Amino acid sequence: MPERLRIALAQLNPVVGDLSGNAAKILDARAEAGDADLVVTPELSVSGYPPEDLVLRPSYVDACMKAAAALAQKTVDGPGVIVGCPWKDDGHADRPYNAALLLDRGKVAGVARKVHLPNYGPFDEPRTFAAGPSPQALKFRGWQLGLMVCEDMWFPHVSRRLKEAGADMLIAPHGSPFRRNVKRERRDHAEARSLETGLPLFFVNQVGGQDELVFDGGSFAVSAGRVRGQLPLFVEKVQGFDIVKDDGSLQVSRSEYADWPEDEALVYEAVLVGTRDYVLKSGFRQVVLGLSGGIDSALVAAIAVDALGAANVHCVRLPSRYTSEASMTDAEACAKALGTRLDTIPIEPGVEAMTGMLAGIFAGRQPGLAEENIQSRLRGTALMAISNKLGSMMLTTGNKSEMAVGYATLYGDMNGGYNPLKDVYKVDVFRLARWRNANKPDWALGPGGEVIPEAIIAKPPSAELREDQKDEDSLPPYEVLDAILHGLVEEEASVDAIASRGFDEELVRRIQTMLFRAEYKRRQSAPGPKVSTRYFGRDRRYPIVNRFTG
Ligand SMILES: Nc1ncnc2c1ncn2[C@@H]1O[C@H](COP(=O)(O)OP(=O)(O)OC[C@H]2O[C@@H]([n+]3cccc(C(=O)O)c3)[C@H](O)[C@@H]2O)[C@@H](O)[C@H]1O
Ligand SMILES: Nc1ncnc2c1ncn2[C@@H]1O[C@H](COP(=O)(O)OP(=O)(O)OP(=O)(O)O)[C@@H](O)[C@H]1O
Ligand SMILES: NC(=O)CC[C@H](N)C(=O)O
Repeated sequence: MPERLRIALAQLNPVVGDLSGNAAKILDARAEAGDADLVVTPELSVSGYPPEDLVLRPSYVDACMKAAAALAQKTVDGPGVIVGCPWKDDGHADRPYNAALLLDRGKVAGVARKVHLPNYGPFDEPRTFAAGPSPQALKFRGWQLGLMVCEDMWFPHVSRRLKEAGADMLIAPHGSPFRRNVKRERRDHAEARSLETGLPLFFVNQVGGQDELVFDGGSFAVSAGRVRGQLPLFVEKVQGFDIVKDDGSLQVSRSEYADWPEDEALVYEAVLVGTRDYVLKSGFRQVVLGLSGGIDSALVAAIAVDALGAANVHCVRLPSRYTSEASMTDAEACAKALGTRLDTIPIEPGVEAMTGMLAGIFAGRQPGLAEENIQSRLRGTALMAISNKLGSMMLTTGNKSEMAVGYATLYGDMNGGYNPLKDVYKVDVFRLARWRNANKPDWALGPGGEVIPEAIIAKPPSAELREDQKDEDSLPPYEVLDAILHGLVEEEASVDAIASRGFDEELVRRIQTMLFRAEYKRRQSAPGPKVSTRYFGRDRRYPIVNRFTG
């Protein structure tokens, strides 16, 4: 075994299906790695993760394997590279493997097939991939590499098997999506695998947004149970680590250690990256949104400006007869602080036209929800018309509390292509707004300072769809609502169990009824970035028709 090996961890932001773009990224990272012997890229870095049912298309798998073979030909000199790629062995008729390939000296020098295919939470890999056989270590320039693809790091037997097979180190390419408190989960597994085997371990994660998932990077190396360096969160980076032989055992020398941000920063950055990558990777540059003077749309505007730059964010005020003067001035102050374009389109002519059109059918009935929702729908229609005409994607703003209880109008304020706050409870909307007024991520494109005027944060939330309406007329205070929802959604706790925490049982039951009933709305809602352990997407698959109330 040589005395020293330099490994570069390359946390990259691939685009699913952009095989040539992803290959170019991998080659750029290899060039940046300089004198490294080996460059490690994330899970399925050639195809982008997760490729979902694209893997069921033989043409996709063939194209990925061809792209990997072409990459291998570029490794005649210089560092070897580990890339992730769907892989079919010759004569293998079943689904492909989710594989990590060692590319070296101009060829595919080794294949490691993922053994544990996750199918919980957002994952569904057994649907598209075949599970790999018992793993083997791969020979690389006098070393033995123990490759474990993502979920394989979550169980002790893959690393144990690799150690028995003679591995000198464990290398774990990941497509591990962000969720709160994920750091501890990853560290616990990585440290345990390293301690159980006595081998150094390298964790390499993807960064960037892919539909509803956000990958945070945060790649790191562990040796003798200690973290020896950590890459930053949410940004692409290539960082080198040296493995040296010391008294017969292998040690990883210390490398740069990026801080792990506080909770508000993590959630804000996750939502920002999810929104930016969804918009840009979908081929848009600009967004449009209704800026009401309330906190949800103000926070979405700030996130959009940080993600895309003020010049690419178009805010529109759409006042009705119920819109207060304060809402108008607060929205204006917010757009000014963020530096965005602000237009004003009163919806009153539309309201009159619609009520006139419906007068015959509505005759003899009291005004109510239908008239309230017409206002929301007119705003949704106007904003989609602007999106069609100017080519900007419409952002929608309903937070997780509203999405949970159905407090939003279908085909109205639920219109839009992406919802940055879909997985953020209202209490956290307030925390994030305060955090953003006091902080700005270094790489965010927006201005610093107070971008969400304090008046917007301080006032009671209102949909302003009728005279003097406040959210708390029909919903409990958000602290109470969100605590109950956390129990129902994140914990799957029963009504009784939540009531025993000190909440009124009838209230908990009412919230559960609203939650179950609103499933039909959520199924028609825009996607948004997952930040919790249970987002309203593939993490929580409830039936729409459901009479269970227990
Ligand atoms: N199971 C089911 N499957 C399919 N469709 C179903 C359905 N149940 C009802 N529907 C349909 O859905 C309609 C009811 O939904 P929808 O028209 O949206 O109306 P709805 O949910 O009745 O009212 C909207 C609620 O959201 C509140 N809101 C609106 C706008 C903004 C905000 C805010 O503060 O952010 C709050 C508003 O105050 C009101 O409480 C029914 O008339 C029916 O057409
Ligand atoms: N007067 C308005 N002008 C522009 N957009 C509006 C207006 N009223 C509502 N909207 C749009 O509809 C969304 C839902 O707004 P609404 O005021 O009903 O409830 P909200 O959830 O409290 O949101 P916000 O805190 O942004 O007001 C807003 O976030 C905004 O995008
Ligand atoms: N892609 C994967 O296999 C991810 C699963 C893993 N448990 C994680 O969330 O990090």
